Amino acid sequence: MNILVGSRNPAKINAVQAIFPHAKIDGIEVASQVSSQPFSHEETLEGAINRARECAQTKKGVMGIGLEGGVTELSGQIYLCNWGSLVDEEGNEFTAAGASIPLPEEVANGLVKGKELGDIMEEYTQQQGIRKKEGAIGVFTNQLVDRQAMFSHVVTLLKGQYEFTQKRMAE
Ligand SMILES: O=P(O)(O)OP(=O)(O)OP(=O)(O)OC[C@H]1O[C@@H](n2cnc3c(O)ncnc32)[C@H](O)[C@@H]1O
Repeated sequence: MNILVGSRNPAKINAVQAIFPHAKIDGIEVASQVSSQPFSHEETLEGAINRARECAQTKKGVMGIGLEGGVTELSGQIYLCNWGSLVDEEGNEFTAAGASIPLPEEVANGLVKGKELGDIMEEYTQQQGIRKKEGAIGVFTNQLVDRQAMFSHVVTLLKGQYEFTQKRMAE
């Protein structure tokens, strides 16, 4: 099985490798075609789908996976939101959402002012490249769920739906 992941972010590529251990996996740069800081479930989902579609269209016989991180406003708070999309070799599309937790007010304030979460988290933690490592979800869950683990769950949900469809078609 050949899988193209629409990102070079190791947190995303390693999540796919963990769930598809026997697949040949490559990460490629694609256009999410949404803003660099998606600000709703819809926009984050759209980014994931666009990434997966572009990957699947790059080569025949490959599966495309897109993973997108964003934020969304809910009941007066800003939440992390995460989405994934899988487009299989036949063009069937699957989607799944990831974990969502509220962000502290000081982080949310920066987002409302138009800053990107990745930049805010670097300032907040005084560390570089947080989005490629534990991510905001790792920081604010005391490292119990890091970005790779969170995206691994999304990829598991995608793989499960794909396998269910394959099984049904074989019956
Ligand atoms: O290289 P790509 O695949 O684009 O990975 P990314 O982390 O930069 O991009 P995403 O599209 O997943 O996320 C959109 C923005 O939100 C930021 N972001 C999302 N989730 C995050 C997290 O858990 N921790 C830190 N930054 C996050 C990220 O840095 C981007 O600015």
